[in-house]
Amino acid sequence: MKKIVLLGYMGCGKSTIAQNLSKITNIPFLDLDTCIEKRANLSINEIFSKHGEVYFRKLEHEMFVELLNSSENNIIGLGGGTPCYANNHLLLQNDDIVSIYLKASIETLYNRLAQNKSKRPLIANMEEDEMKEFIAKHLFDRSFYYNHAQHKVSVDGKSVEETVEDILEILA
Ligand SMILES: Nc1ncnc2c1ncn2[C@@H]1O[C@H](COP(=O)(O)OP(=O)(O)O)[C@@H](O)[C@H]1O
Ligand SMILES: O=C(O)C1=C[C@@H](OP(=O)(O)O)[C@@H](O)[C@H](O)C1
Ligand SMILES: [Mg+2]
Repeated sequence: MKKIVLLGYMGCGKSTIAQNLSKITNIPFLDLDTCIEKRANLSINEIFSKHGEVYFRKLEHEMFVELLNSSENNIIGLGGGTPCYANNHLLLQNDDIVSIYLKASIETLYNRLAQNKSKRPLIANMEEDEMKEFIAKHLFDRSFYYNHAQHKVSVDGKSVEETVEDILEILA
């Protein structure tokens, strides 16, 4: 069985969907951010504030490679920036994984992130109107990397269950 890798912008639902997909398939789930936090013994916010983003991206790359190289079967929820640094996007095309881009519109992302930004250092201190513009530009810049995924699932207007169903169809 291949590892299943979920990617996409902050708030698209990688962590939520990975967890729910794991319950249905009984395939264990790993969240890359949680693995990094455990390894560093610091929260994502603390890693950014104490060591900076460049250091975080180094840990993120190392952890991503380590998870891909492990022999265990699992569902891996990436961080929103994972595919966009250290040539991680090229790893999304490996034959021994299934990579899925959870594609969300600016509107969906904004609505979710506006209520949920404190643990996301890139947007934690932004005012709401600044955040909408930031998401629009950032998503545009990052789409090139996200589009290296082998599959794409649109999540707009879908419940968690409906998105999980779409992923199960890809895996069937
Ligand atoms: N249909 C949905 N699918 C996924 N997440 C949803 C949905 N509706 C609301 N949410 C909420 O949006 C947020 C998505 O955050 P999260 O799963 O952490 O995304 P990511 O890991 O991609 O940043 C969660 O708070 C989740 O409860
Ligand atoms: O988009 C990004 O660069 C980031 C996304 C976050 O993960 P989520 O996408 O799960 O919020 C986390 O890795 C870190 O805050 C940086
Ligand atoms: Mg997440």
